[in-house]
Amino acid sequence: MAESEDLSNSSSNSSSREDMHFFEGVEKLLEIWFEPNPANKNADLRKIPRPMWDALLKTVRCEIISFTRNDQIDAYVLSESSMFVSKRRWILKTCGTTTPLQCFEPLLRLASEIAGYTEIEDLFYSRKNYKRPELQVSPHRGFDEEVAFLDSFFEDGRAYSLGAINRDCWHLYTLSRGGGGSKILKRNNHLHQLMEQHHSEQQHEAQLIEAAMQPDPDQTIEVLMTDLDPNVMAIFTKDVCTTAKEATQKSGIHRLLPGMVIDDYLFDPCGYSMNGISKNGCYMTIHITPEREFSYVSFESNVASSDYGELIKRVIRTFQPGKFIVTVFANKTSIAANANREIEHLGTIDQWKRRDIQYSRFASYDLTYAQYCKYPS
Ligand SMILES: C[S@+](CC[C@H](N)C(=O)[O-])C[C@H]1O[C@@H](n2cnc3c(N)ncnc32)[C@H](O)[C@@H]1O
Repeated sequence: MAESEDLSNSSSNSSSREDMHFFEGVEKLLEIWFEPNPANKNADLRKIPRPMWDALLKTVRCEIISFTRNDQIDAYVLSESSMFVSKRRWILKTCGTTTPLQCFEPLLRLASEIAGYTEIEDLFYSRKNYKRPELQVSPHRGFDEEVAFLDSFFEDGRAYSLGAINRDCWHLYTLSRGGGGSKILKRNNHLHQLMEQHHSEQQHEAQLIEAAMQPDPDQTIEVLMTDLDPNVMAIFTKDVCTTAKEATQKSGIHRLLPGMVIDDYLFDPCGYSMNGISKNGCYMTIHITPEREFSYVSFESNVASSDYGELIKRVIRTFQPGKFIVTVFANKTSIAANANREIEHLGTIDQWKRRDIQYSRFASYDLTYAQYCKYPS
């Protein structure tokens, strides 16, 4: 599958492109939920010690640069984006030419041997189309390759591409089977044995518990923005701000979701990352590549809302993108369960006009995808 940004307005050719400074802001987002382990009530991903995360992230080609935590969630700012670790949910979001799928096998090993989890309940791997896919390394050189890699672990993973696949689009690989755990394929023999070892005796008990329980409410919103206002992007450079805190305040990021404890980082000479966490286990994360030729900002949060329109408005008024994609995942017990209808009514938001909208129903989540452009552009 061919994959690149719409270059119809660009005058660049391949030789001048090679000389150009470039950073791929677009992140790869991997979210894994482990199934509660009835035989080990103390199972917890936060038992995995820091040196093991450091080693795991080496395989991804990034490192931890800052850390904050509360009773619910450990939040790491990385040299290339963020990692969030909760009791049974693990989120890794990395940009540049990182290789998050390379840490999949070591992660499952740590989850089993240290944290006490033997089954994956659900998995989501997603990303926007890269601006320069030819710079990525295996297994991230295209969505086909990423899907083939994940398919070597799962017999029932499903891959989707939403939006205009010759322009701005968004790829997703998910299990989303509505519980029951995942079958790690036998061809990953060692891993298969490890995950299956404790499985059969726990399976029956887990099924009984599952039947009696409704899922906890869960939702995730992402706003992925490109072609941003250079005056806003200037805030995220050392020319304009000397500290990350100054950039957070000046831009208004601290007002997007009040009440979050913020851990922010300003790169030299430019670039910005932040994690915000709240006591109830909610998180937000923002990453900014301000360079004019390839500006990119991502906003993500699992905060629950029945009015994401207001939040989207605050985000796009803050960053002033030329174009953006919104994705909302919500399960049936979430107050955001009607997000698809809400976003359907948002044909225009201020000067942004919707160009695409798609709605997908999965076993455990509903997903809404929409893409907007500023007009007149
Ligand atoms: C890690 S940050 C934010 C990444 C995020 N995915 C995004 O673009 O929204 C990337 C920005 O920081 C800049 N930067 C400066 N030093 C960096 C470093 N050591 N590692 C990664 N990015 C750095 C890059 O040029 C880019 O503008």
